[in-house]
Amino acid sequence: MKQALVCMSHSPLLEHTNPPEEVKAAVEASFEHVRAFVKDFDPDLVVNFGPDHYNGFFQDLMPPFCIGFKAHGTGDYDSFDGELNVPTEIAEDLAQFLVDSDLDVAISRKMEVDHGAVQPMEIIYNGDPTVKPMIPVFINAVARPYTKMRRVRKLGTAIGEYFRNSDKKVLFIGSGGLSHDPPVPRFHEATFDQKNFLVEGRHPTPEFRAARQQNTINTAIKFAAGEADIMDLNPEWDLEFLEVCKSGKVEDFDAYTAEEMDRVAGHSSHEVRTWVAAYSALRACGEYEVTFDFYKPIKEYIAGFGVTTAVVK
Ligand SMILES: O=C(O)/C=C/c1cccc(O)c1O
Ligand SMILES: [Fe+2]
Repeated sequence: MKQALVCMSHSPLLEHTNPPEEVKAAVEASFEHVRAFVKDFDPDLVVNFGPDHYNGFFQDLMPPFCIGFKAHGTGDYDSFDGELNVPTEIAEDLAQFLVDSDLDVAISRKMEVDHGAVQPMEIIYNGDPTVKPMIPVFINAVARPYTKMRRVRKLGTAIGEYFRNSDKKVLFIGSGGLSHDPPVPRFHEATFDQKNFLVEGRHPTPEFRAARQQNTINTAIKFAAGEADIMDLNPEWDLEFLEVCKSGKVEDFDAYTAEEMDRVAGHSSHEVRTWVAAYSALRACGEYEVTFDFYKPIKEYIAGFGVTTAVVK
């Protein structure tokens, strides 16, 4: 077995809010399963499809996709803060392959990645995402215009094709989703100050960052109490999405549109684009089997919380 996959929701609230004990235990058991799965697979290399939440990418220059040649963690919500272990030459070669395959990706030699990208690696490797070489692949999930899902699938497919005959064991990670609507500002509905932040907000002061994070924590607490002014989770949408993942028919992802996702699954449901890319990458390596799946709608985490593992058959 040369390729495997982990796709999971992330939430910066894991350490900041308190769901009922049985919910926490179920989530922890799913993490334990993922750790054992990855330990058993023992990848040589990780390709990490991650979103960003205005910690690394802003609307001064927002690419649909970006391959990191070098990257570091921004440390938001106490996530990993430091240089990541990116295999630069492989990342450069991958980017060339993608461009040759008609996929015009951006590249960065100084990519900043936030909790959304590093949290699965932190969970898998007990807090240290540098344990394995990792190529970060950013997928925009916060700013319009959103690329069509078909393009995300094609990006994932091409990345899978690149690694299909590799002598390295590759783990594809997708991080984010499922339905959720945390208080990340949206440009056309934003105040003057928020608009300024969405364009110019890189490297905030510690005070600004703390206030922003506290606002998300407060929103989660209110959401769990039924008092927050954000969209509800949508377990039905989540379970349908998980069915597509399990079916292996990655072309079925193409039917998801940005308008419908915003309307029924919340404005951050676009994070499932990372799953679409990861599942498409795995499918390009062969027919796959989903070997584990977990799902719970968890308001304290503001997340339709899904965790899956898969392997090429
Ligand atoms: O405040 C942010 O930047 C993000 C918050 C959040 C909350 C819950 C689930 C997620 O995927 C998030 O990114
Ligand atoms: Fe997120």
